[in-house]
Amino acid sequence: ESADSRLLKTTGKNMGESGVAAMATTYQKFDPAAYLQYNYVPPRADFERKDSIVPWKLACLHRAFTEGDISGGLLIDVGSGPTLYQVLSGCEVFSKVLLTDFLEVNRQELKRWLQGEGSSLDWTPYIQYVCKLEGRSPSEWTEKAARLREVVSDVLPIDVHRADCLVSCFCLESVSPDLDTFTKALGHISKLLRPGGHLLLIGALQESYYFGGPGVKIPVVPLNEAQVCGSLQEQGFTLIRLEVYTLPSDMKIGVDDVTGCFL
Ligand SMILES: C[S@@+](CC[C@H](N)C(=O)[O-])C[C@H]1O[C@@H](n2cnc3c(N)ncnc32)[C@H](O)[C@@H]1O
Ligand SMILES: O=[N+]([O-])c1ccc2c(c1)CN[C@@H](CO)C2
Repeated sequence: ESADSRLLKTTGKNMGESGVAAMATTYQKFDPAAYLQYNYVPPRADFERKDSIVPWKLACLHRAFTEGDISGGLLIDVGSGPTLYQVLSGCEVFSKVLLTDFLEVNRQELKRWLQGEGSSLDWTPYIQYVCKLEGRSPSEWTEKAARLREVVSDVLPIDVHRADCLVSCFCLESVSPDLDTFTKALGHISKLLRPGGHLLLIGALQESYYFGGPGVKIPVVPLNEAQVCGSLQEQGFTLIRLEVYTLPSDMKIGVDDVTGCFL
């Protein structure tokens, strides 16, 4: 190989590694409470609005965990952040759930809720909404909360650039500096799945940044549907279903430049 191509390859490799290291540094400023206020209160989490993105996500996750043959022993959520919504349906069909995140501040936020010590966001409306999706009375939210606390056996540290997992929401594209690194992270996840296992992936479309706290601007690799499908195919995944949500203009509230999301 010519020196130039070696240089290019080395540069390319170092760029990926230094980009990942830069992301890790940026994440040290991540503010869970602010992040929850940016993304998990109205208008993005308005349970009275049919076009609000959070109810859309909960309905997609409900369908995925009830209409398919997705159930079993262990469900792992990758890059949970300070949020629980992503396992509210899965907790009914898996006997063990692991939540994971890169940051101690996020893991502490989750543990506080799990231990009944309150949290920065009241998850009750979320639990009540998923109860309704399941045909249950919203007043059964306490039973569902108890189920979730029962099956979540741990909240563990994770780094997708060196680990594997099963369910992930808004993580891979938010922690990868470029498409190649996103695709590699997807490959790490694929190693954990048994043959025929399922990956539920929620992600942002055409997003280049989001705020993880006041002034904490975090770069995101902008992805379109074709790139997501191409990366999944490249890592050996078979696409079962792709659902896409396009944000109404009043959901664009300045905390990011996301235009839509996929599941
Ligand atoms: C945009 S937040 C997504 C949070 C949550 N899953 C949601 O749906 O809102 C991205 C998360 O990825 C985590 N993260 C950052 N670097 C990571 C890495 N290398 N491996 C795994 N997770 C990482 C951050 O701590 C943060 O909680
Ligand atoms: O509207 N939402 O429900 C919502 C929730 C979380 C996030 C977004 C949108 C868009 N930005 C990502 C970070 O890449 C985080």
